[in-house]
Amino acid sequence: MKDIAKLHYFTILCLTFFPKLAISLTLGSLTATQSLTNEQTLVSPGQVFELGFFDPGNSKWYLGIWYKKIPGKTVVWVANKDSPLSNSSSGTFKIGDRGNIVVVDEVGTILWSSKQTQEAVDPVVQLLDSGNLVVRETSEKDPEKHLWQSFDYPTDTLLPDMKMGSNFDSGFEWNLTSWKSSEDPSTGDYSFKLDVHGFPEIFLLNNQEPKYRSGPWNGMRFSGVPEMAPLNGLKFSFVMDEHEVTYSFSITNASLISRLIMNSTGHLERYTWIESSQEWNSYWYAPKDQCDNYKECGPYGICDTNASPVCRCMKGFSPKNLQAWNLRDGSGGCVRNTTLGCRSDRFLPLKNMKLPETTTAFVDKTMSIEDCKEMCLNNCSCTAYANYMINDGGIGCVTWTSELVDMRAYTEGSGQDLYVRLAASEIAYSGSADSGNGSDKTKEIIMVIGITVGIVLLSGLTVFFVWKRKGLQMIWKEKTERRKGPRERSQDLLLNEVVISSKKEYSGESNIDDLELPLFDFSTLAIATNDFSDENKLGQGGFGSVYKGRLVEDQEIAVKRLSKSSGQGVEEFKNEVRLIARLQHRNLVRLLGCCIEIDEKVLIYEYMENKSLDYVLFDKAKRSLLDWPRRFNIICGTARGLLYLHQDSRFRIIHRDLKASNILLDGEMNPKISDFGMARIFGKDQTEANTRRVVGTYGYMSPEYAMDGHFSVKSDVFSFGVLVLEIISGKKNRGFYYANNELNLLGHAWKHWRGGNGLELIDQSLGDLYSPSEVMRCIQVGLLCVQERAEDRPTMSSVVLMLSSETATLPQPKQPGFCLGRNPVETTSSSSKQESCTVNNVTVTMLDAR
Ligand SMILES: Nc1ncnc2c1ncn2[C@@H]1O[C@H](COP(=O)(O)OP(=O)(O)OP(=O)(O)O)[C@@H](O)[C@H]1O
Repeated sequence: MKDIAKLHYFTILCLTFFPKLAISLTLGSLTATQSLTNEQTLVSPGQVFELGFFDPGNSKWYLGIWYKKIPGKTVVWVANKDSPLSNSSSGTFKIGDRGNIVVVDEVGTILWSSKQTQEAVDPVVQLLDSGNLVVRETSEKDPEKHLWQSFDYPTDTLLPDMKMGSNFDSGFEWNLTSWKSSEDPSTGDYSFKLDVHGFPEIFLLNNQEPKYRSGPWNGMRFSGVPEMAPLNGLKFSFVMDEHEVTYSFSITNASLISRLIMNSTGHLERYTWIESSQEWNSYWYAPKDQCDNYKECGPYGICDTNASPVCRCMKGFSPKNLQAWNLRDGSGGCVRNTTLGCRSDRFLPLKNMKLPETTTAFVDKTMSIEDCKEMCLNNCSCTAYANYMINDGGIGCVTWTSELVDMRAYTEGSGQDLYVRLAASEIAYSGSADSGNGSDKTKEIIMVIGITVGIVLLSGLTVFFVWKRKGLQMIWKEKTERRKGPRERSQDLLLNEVVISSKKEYSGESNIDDLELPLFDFSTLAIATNDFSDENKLGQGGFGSVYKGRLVEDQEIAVKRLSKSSGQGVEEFKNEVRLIARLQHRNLVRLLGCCIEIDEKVLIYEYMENKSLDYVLFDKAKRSLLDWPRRFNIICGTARGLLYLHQDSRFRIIHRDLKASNILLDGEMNPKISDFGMARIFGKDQTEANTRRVVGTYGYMSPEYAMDGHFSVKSDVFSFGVLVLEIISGKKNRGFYYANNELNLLGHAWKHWRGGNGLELIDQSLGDLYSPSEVMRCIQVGLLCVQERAEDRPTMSSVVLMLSSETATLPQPKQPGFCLGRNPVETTSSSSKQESCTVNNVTVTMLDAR
């Protein structure tokens, strides 16, 4: 009792005379009635970290966290990095009205506040020994539960157990961003960002431009960081599942202090603290040499620091620009010596490699390397394959359908194996794809001997097996099964693509109930949209009306109020929306949440400043905003978005209604596909009940879809082709009639293409300001996509490849589907209407869907 009284007396003394010390005594917590001023700090319970105001040397003040016991204030997190205090005696850190934390200046203006969605009851702020600053409710017993944490808002430093990457459930994206300079913590030019697409890997970016790539995680380390051996006491971890893709590290030896930092000079650096010399030791950094520079040797070029010059073309390729290559500029890369032949191609094994960029690569985590090879061979656009992980002798399969870029060769035992597709003639026959030795004559002789021996052996074996017929049948069966593996697999893939699935398709893949998606109150949305007023209305679509809204936090949103006739159940609707919300790609419009109340179903999207493409492209006054580089960017971005929908390994989506009004444009005119989950959200019944609105849009529908209701990824490809030709010409396919009133846009484009004057198609408003070769390539890709037969149309992965490659020889397109004919009479009824349409002198019957 006596001791407690003493402690109490001591505390009061401290509070009176040493306010800074007094706060420290609260063991790192701050309640709603307390605040922290410039002279005070908050210390974590184990005295590991300290939070307070600091001046980094630019005479401005910031609230930050640093190591308590390490001299020289190594700052690991900054709150108000872009809104500093100008006066050392003016700042206060406290809990705000909604239970969020704020930094205010001397007149009470809020300079920074935590983005906290949920209001807190009796909140408390704690600085943990991990360096994490958290806001919790005092009554909350679970130490893991908090309303806000600084670890969700990293600045330039990754501390142990902090994650970088994306969490698909919470929507958090954790990146490191450099300070402007060592004395200015404001947002700098460099960032270190995990790209979750394809086979995830981390990029170091200068503004938005990649400078360095880690390579994907291969089970032991990043493919491009062979020196990433576990340090005694340090453990790296990479999680890649349906909930998250994240990288983090942890400390297993308590005496070790380590941090990873994206510094202001563009280097990623790992430091460890050396107690004896009292200094930070730079343990690792990147980029460290010429070969770490992103795409140093261009497509199909391999960088090797031990060679001079560092760039070389892989076997079967030659420098694209020999002059530049000889002047030691390898960035143009290499081109194939021999065009690929598809099924006859072979694979060149490359050892000790950093895998090429994997943002568009396809991963199958379980497939064997033999099946992987077979799958790649069966897909003519597949350029290479490799193991997905290198542990346990190699696991799974990764394939590329794009140009192979940013590769480097390491010394023996450091990198991994990569198999690159080459025309058969580039790999001399020797029984194994990598052998390049010996004259062709010798190989021919070996081949003949081999075949002869094979025949003799086979005849002998046949006699034997006739005798043992049963056994033979079994072996034969087993062999075919094994050989069928990848083909069956690709058939499965195809089936997945063709069928917009019922629940069964993905119900086994994840526990949907665990996912969180913000649910909005209908009343909040009514306030945000001014009671769904006409002034706020952005447009009307087949599924309902779209309104512009503004939330109290000033965030602009687009609110789609679905028409009440959706026959779906609430749980079914929620599940669909949750799945759609997990699809994230820079070319898909982001779904922010939904609202389900009584008979209201509402979707909340990010607001896109420039509305939809049709709104700009088909408007005489506005179309000049779309110069050629922007149009090309819209074509390529839309292609990437569609490829993601078609190929995302978790579940595939066929859009079914791709058109200009479903391509939304952000402030910089970047395209984002919208309505991509509508086909899922509205079930089959709804499709039938409302055919005109849901099935598709006349002018964009492929012949097989319009006529037989047959949809597949290739019907989306058709719609994409129409869109490309519309973007180039600035004219709608539907309602386009040339002077003779005979051709639609596809027919018009085809006529000019065949006549050798494809450029006639281009929108006159572009004048001469375009790249003829780029435009011609786009027209050719557009025409390939609208070919009449679905099997002739390319997949979206080939489309992306064709659009990005300046050198690839593109196939010649055949006659488009629906290229001639008059506009069917528009119908307002939902009943189907038959109309005659002529396709290349063959009369077909078409179902008018819209
Ligand atoms: N996120 C958004 N930001 C800004 N404007 C939007 C947004 N979403 C939709 N709009 C605008 O609202 C209009 C209607 O959109 P909606 O997706 O409902 O219909 P649509 O695409 O025109 O037709 P349909 O539903 O038949 O495909 C769009 O054309 C666009 O101009």
